[in-house]
Amino acid sequence: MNDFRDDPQRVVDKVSSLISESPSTSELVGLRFVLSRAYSALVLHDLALQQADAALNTIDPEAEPWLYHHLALAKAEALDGLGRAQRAEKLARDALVWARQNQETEMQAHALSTMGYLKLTLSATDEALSFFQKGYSLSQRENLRLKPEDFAAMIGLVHEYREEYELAVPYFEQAETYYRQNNIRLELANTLFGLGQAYANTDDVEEGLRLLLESAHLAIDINDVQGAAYSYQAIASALVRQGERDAASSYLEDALTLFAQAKNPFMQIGVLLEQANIALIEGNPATAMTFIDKTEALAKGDSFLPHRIKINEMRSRVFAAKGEFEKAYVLMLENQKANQRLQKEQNGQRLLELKTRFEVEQQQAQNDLLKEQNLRQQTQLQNEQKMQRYSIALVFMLIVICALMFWLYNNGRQHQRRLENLANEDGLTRLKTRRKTLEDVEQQLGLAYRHNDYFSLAILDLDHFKDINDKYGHQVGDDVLRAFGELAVNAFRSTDIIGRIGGEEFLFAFPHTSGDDAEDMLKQFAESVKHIPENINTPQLALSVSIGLVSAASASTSTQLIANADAALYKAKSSGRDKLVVFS
Ligand SMILES: Nc1nc2c(ncn2[C@@H]2O[C@H](COP(=O)(O)OP(=O)(O)OP(=O)(O)O)[C@@H](O)[C@H]2O)c(=O)[nH]1
Repeated sequence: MNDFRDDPQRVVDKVSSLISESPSTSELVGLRFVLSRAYSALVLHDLALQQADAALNTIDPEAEPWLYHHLALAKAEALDGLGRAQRAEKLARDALVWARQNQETEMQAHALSTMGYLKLTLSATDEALSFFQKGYSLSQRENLRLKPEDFAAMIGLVHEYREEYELAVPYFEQAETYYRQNNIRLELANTLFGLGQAYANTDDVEEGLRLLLESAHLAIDINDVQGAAYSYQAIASALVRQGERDAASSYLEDALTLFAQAKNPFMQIGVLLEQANIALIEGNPATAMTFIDKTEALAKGDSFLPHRIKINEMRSRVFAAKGEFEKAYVLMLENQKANQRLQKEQNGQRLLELKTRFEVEQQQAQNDLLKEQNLRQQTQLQNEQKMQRYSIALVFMLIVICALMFWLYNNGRQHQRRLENLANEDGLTRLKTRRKTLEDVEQQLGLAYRHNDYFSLAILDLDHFKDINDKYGHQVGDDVLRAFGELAVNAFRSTDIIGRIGGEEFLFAFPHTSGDDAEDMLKQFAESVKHIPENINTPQLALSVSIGLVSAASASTSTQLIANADAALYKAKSSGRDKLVVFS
């Protein structure tokens, strides 16, 4: 890429041969871009423009903005060289805005340099300096193809344009060192030219001429015809100042030929004015006028306004030298007006530039704000989503924990109930166990005593149960006991206490029940017991029950009450069984 800044002619030859080998469309665009820039470096701007336009015609700016703006910059450079800087400015500014918005620093640096050169062509040196200085800072921050030394050379050029030669020297020297070290010959030749001119315009004319000659030789080496022409022109100016006008004239003639060859009207005008100046100094106003007349054909178009002012200035001087003072005066007045117009135009342009810059910066600020808002909203959304996810997870976890706790609780309760049942319920008859029966009796009896209420208690024992077992088998014995339990549960109230306290021995307790009522109920129950054998399909079996009944009033404790019931039972058994005896 740096080749065209070293030996652009070689690049032209190489790229031209590549183009002749019919490359693909996309390759061709790239080749044309390089070729355009190489032509620009050789100051062959019309050829540079042709290549840039040819490439631009084949691409879609919307689809390939990066490529489009690069090519637009190449075109802007070519237009600048052709004196159409104002047209070029829009292309370069668009590229700069796009590059900034898309953080394309390489293109940004290129656009800054192009904008600077355009401003310099338009004599807006403040703006030119500002663009180059921005480029300088950018290239210091980023590692780009255009180095700070390149921008130093550009800044030197602005100072030189303003005739601030001493300010220009350190910038050119910075660039010179870099170009020598890296052997970038075209740029070295250009920089030596600038440096030489700076010296030639200060006290050290000898050093200036030496540097300008080195620049010219270097330019010839790399076929940079115009570069050599610039050097010749500068050498001539220095020689004129030293009074060596003959030597100067021959350098100017060479320079003019080379600039004409390169179709560079600006420089042709400059050389012709220089030649006119020499003729004037030598007292040949007629010769001077012929040089000036030659410039008229060249200075056509808006971009030549500053040059036309210079031409008229010279023409006015020639009129004065010829003694035609009136003509000289009128021309001077016209020139002053033209100069004012130019100043006004430049001020207008500056205003426009400031306005555009303000708008671009405002847009940029707005974009940044929108970006920030977007980012904030996104973060907020993400946080909300995260919170939502956490909440869902938390609720889910709580549900799981609750379900687990409920299951554990339920399971525990069931387990407890099972244990309680095991402890409180007799497995065979489903009646209360001995422990539970005595416990309930104790409790209910307590209440009865406290409230002075009825409470009856009976102990029941199946008669000759051993015989049943022995005769019909243990299984039938079990069936009898089971049927007895079922019968008892169905016969009495749920508030009555019905328990099995021994193998075939039962305790029934009846709260709020008098002894007489209990006696009636039990007798009826004893009759029902006799039907159990039929219900368990063993009708031949004779089943009866002996009962000892007591009322709460017969004792003051449960133990005593049960003992009394037992005593009554004993009586029932011993008096022949199948009896109910009330303790008395
Ligand atoms: N099938 C069965 N027999 C039981 C169960 N519990 C106790 N027995 C039996 O019941 C019988 C009780 O006999 P005993 O105490 O002599 O009294 P009995 O034969 O009823 O005689 P009396 O009470 O004097 O009428 C014993 O043979 C025990 O083995 C049981 O759960 N199932």
